[in-house]
Amino acid sequence: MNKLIKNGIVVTASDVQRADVAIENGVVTAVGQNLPDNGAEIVDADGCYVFPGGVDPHTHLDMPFGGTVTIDDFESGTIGFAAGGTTTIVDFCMHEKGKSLQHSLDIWHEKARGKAVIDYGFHMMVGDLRDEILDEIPKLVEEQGVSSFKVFMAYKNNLQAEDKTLFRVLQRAKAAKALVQVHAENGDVIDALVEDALASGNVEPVYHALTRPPEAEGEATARAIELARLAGAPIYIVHVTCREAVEAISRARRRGQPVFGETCEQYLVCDHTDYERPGFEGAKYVMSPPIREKSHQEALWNGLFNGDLMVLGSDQCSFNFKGQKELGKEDFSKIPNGGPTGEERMGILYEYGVVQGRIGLSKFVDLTSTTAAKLFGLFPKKGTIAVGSDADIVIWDPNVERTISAATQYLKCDYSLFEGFKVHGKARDVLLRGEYVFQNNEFVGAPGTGEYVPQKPFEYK
Ligand SMILES: NC(=O)NCCC(=O)O
Ligand SMILES: [Zn+2]
Ligand SMILES: [Zn+2]
Repeated sequence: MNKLIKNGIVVTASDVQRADVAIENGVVTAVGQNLPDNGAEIVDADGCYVFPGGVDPHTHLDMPFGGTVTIDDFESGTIGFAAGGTTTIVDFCMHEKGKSLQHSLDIWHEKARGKAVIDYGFHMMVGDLRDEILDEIPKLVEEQGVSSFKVFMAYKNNLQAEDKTLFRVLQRAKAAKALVQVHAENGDVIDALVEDALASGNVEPVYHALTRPPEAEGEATARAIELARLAGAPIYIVHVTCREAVEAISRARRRGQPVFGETCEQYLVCDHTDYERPGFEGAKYVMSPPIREKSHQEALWNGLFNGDLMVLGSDQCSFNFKGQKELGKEDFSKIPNGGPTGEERMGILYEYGVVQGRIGLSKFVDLTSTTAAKLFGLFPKKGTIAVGSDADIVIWDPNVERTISAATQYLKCDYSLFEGFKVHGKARDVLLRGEYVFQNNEFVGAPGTGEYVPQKPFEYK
């Protein structure tokens, strides 16, 4: 049914204004003052912000990793994302080495179809260098709506690619109008440090962080940027966690190189002491790169503020504490990497960014929605509230005070990284193409209503 959102404050990456939003057939048809209702259902947003639905460009749902599979799939995961205000994700399709990219893409479509409650696109991870694989890159851009390709510089003997692979992917992606994303950590150095730790009998979760130092991230970030410069290609650095990596990105951007940085909310608010929690609790925070010493947070906030970091992704990649994280009870290197972060991506940035005065409302929207939509070929269908855009809209109640807890989250994962955090603000209503997914804080969506959104070729203006 057509809707008219009234009395709210509409926030986009460029404006904050008191306005009504008219929705017909799933798209925004007008934004302005005192719009006529024309028989539409009135949605009262009095006292609330009206944000474009969040776009999370870094998610891993139903992903095999570390000898197990993420506990959240496209159903529970996307319900969790929607609860937090995200209406579009771009999930990483993991290339199975030895098979075609198309083969893996077909599997990822199968995982999502009939399950997702919000819209989704796919990035493609490239795992090997065969000519047939590289030849698929332009085909995926032109025919399959995949215009972002991920290369891992870490996870030795598993996902890690050689520099040559990264360089070739950069060359081919550039020609095909695609964007290359890198997980930038020096996997060889980390492998040596892990060997040393285990040989000394250091098996506790904290050694995950101690064997993946910030220098290993800074070095790989700078190397990836140089390889992109050599290839004349743009590059996107996923999940930046430390001062060294921000500085490498900043240097490149100052000399005019198209380098785009992403961080994730957990790196802004969690710190190294989380690994020192009693017993095996530190395993909950095992992800790569690891959570850093608190002193790195300032560099991340500065990067978000000044534009060196342009996107907030979640890197949602959840494994239960019981039974899954416990796989590494005797050896930290066997703890599956990742955490349940997708549901609170916007909530954490709203509290620690907007409420605590580090960023303004338009910047919040830019970081959680607009720039990701632009970089990954979804804008202006996604990422804004404008005439012709999909009516993916969040009515955000800033007056709510709440305590984050696994007991109340929608994700299936059995813990929250942010347990006990007290925050302001909550997505009250979440609309996907004009239909409620959440209404008055209740899930009212249905699995399968989320649709695949093909990316346009990469272009950044
Ligand atoms: N981040 C993490 O630990 N797990 C997900 C895979 C990745 O993004 O590296
Ligand atoms: Zn990664
Ligand atoms: Zn990731």
